[in-house]
Amino acid sequence: MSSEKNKGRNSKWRRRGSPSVQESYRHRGSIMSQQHSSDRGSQGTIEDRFEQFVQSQTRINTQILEILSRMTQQPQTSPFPPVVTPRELDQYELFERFRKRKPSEFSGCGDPMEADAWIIEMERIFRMLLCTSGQRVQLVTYMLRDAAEVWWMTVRASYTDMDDAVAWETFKEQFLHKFIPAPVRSQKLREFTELLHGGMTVPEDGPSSTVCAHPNKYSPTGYPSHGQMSQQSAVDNKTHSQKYVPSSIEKNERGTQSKSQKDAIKSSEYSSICKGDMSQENSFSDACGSNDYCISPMGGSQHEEDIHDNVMSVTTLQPSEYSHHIFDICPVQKKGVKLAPSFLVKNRELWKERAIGQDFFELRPGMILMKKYIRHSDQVEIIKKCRELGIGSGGFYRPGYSDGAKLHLWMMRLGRNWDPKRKYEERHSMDNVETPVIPQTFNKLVERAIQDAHAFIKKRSNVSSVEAVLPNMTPDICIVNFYTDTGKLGLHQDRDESKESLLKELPVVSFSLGDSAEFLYGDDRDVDKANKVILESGDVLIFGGKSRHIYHGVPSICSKTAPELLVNETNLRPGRLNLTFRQY
Ligand SMILES: O=C(O)CCC(=O)C(=O)O
Ligand SMILES: [Fe+2]
Repeated sequence: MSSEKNKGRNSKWRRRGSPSVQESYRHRGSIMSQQHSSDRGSQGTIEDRFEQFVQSQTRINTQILEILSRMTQQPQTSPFPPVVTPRELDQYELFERFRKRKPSEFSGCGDPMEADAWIIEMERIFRMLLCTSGQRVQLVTYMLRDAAEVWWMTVRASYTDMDDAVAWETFKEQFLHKFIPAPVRSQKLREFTELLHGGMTVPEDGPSSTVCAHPNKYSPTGYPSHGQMSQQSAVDNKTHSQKYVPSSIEKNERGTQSKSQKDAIKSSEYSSICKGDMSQENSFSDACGSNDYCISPMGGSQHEEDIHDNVMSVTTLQPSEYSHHIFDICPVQKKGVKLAPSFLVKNRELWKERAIGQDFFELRPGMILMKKYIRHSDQVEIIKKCRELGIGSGGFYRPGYSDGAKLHLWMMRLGRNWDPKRKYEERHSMDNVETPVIPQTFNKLVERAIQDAHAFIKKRSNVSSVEAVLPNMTPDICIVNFYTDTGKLGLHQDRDESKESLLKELPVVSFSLGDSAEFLYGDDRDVDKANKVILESGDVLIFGGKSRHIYHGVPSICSKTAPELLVNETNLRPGRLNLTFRQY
């Protein structure tokens, strides 16, 4: 029967499990034949017509199926892949998709190598999202918290005019440079160099399966991550702009750790004071020895809260002053909302500052105290600038001595590096971090302060040469100290500048900001014989000429004495900021 033939022909179009077209018509036919079962006399004719009908329908269906088949087969036979235009996601949609992948937050307050891992995680998410380089930056910065958020606030402005194409790469580079401190890089470098010297090599064209625990794992961040090290960086020590880095070692090929590896791992155990572990940092010794900066004469060991309060992130990679801290002198307020001071309060405070006036005092020959000399707006600018530089690389740290004793203050060097052990040098010797330059505006203020001091000396004593009393100087070094409530500094002389500078008795110019401090000065290191003045926010103290070699120090900070307006505008943390300018 032709219906049987059709059944065979159609079977190739039939999808498994679904009835053939003909089968369905047959079924329909049986219903129809039931419907017409009463019309027995004309059954043959009806059946013939039905058969014709079925055949014509089957032909039509076959043709339709053939057309459909050709249509569905076309993409496979076409030499060109189908063009898919992805729909551009709007910002909200993009963010939702990003969030659905549960990206981790990053606080910058833990193991530095978390920064590397975090960037890897973010890039893994981006492989699934269709977004531009600029959008990547927007998305990831939403996940920054604490120190990392603070850092982003300071660098964010530089992204506004940035070419979208480079935003992500720039972000990555800056981020990793910030959160993988130079000492960690140096440490990784040392580990790697040791391993190279230990006879292990990395082939030029990539990672070696003999030296890599994870032979296929490249760091997209360009930083050596947990157990990764840049081969190139081992050679030229220019680590952070490098892009693809072969993995290095946690275990050697036999799966055991060599001594140097064990040491390296041991020394990379970071303790985070954020999390309350102060074991490494807490080794304060008040033994004075010959250290000029030693705290001992004014006694006391630093309170634990003092450290606690001020550390945002600490690594104790080395028990040295180069351990990386992020110390923010103006931390972002989290709790509560601080109301801006009313105009009245503002004017009253500004008026008060002006009313106190610029009172100058000659404390000794060549030692001039200029009360409230720095204007409020300049104080704000200085604090903001110090804050910005202070959270960057080469920013605030806790200086200390080889025996582990630490100064009771946070320090940052501008222009030239200085530390209690190594004295002056061009750069931070351990980590190759460039010392920030002294901002121009600071130097201008110093210049003006010396001129005004000269005018004051002239008017007061009518000397023929003011410079003989107080020599002029052009600062190329600025030591920035931040004292918390419990901060202090022992009696000392500033005598590490060049012989020439010391011989010429070029002055030290000191700016005080924030809380007031007791300041002692005298001819020797005897606290009882020393004179005392209170240095307040905005005061400038100059000591040069015959006073250049005085012993001086800060026995205590007067808490809650900072001008309210200044704290309001800068969010300066409780404590005192001091800048001393010198010419090397
Ligand atoms: O904080 C001060 O007023 C003095 C700082 C000081 O003497 C120094 O940094 O050498
Ligand atoms: Fe000093």
